[in-house]
Amino acid sequence: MLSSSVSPIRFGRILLTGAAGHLGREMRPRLKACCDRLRLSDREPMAPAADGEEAVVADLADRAAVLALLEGVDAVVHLGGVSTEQSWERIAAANIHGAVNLYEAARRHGVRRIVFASSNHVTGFYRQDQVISPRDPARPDGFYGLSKAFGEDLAQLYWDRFGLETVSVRIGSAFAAPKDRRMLATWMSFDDTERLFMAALTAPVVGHSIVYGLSDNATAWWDNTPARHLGYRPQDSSEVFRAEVEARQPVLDREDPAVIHQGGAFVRTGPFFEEA
Ligand SMILES: NC(=O)c1ccc[n+]([C@@H]2O[C@H](COP(=O)([O-])OP(=O)(O)OC[C@H]3O[C@@H](n4cnc5c(N)ncnc54)[C@H](O)[C@@H]3O)[C@@H](O)[C@H]2O)c1
Ligand SMILES: O=C(O)[C@H]1O[C@@H](O)[C@H](O)[C@@H](O)[C@@H]1O
Repeated sequence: MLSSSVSPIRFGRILLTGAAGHLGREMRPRLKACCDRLRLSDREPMAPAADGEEAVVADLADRAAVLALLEGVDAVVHLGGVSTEQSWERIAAANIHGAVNLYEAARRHGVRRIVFASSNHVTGFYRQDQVISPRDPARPDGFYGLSKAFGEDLAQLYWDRFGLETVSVRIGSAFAAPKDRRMLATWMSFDDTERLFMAALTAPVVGHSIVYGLSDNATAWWDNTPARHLGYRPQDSSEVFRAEVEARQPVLDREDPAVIHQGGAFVRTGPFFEEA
């Protein structure tokens, strides 16, 4: 964990959604270090609240519950939602209706800023031989990526119309280590994830900014120049894992759409619908 000296700015109350999830559990102690009170929320049970924490079980699709959840909150780190290609119904409930509920509640309670966990799957249909920036048009690789593109457009609407700021972080692959050759390009360490979230929370002026979430990897498809104003400087690199990852996966099928496109296997997963 990084020291709290990363950011000189402390918050009153931060809301962390998706707190029971993989990234939520990693970010929980790191965010606690920069606020007086950390409100944690998920629809699944979370580890019990410690001193300075409040845990609220809530479904993002429940408008009244989300309205109550945002009361007294200064800033939100919004990680909650469906995080893979699943049925349209589940994605719509959490990532479309849930996102609208969260933004509307944030507006009504005067929240200043949201850090939105968007995804590289907003642009998953670009090829791996293209270097793109947050200014390039969306090319979602499934319903999941499409729902994150909606979240970004929602953030733009709430900035343009209501002055609610958002940093949409198109996270690559935030795991302890890259799991395959693709993730050598998309990987973001947990320490760099913390650095990026802190930059997103504390940069003085962000409006609605979009940034890709990746470490300082040797191979990369994303140029974050349009987001330089955030001041994010990744310190880690996937290169230390390269030999081991390449040894595990020495051959790639270059006819495979998952090898050709940035979204990897997401480009050939789904679409899924609930049984009628
Ligand atoms: N980990 C990554 O590499 C990565 C990459 C790109 C984007 N993201 C995004 O970052 C966020 C966190 O990712 P993660 O890897 O921790 O995912 P995760 O699936 O482990 O965590 C998501 C959490 O959201 C909760 N959730 C789902 N639907 C909900 C609902 N309707 N109401 C309330 N809570 C609900 C889940 O219970 C879960 O705890 C997600 O929004 C994901 O789309 C993650
Ligand atoms: O592209 C990736 O590697 C990651 O993209 C994120 O959006 C997903 O939540 C995660 O499950 C994937 O592993």
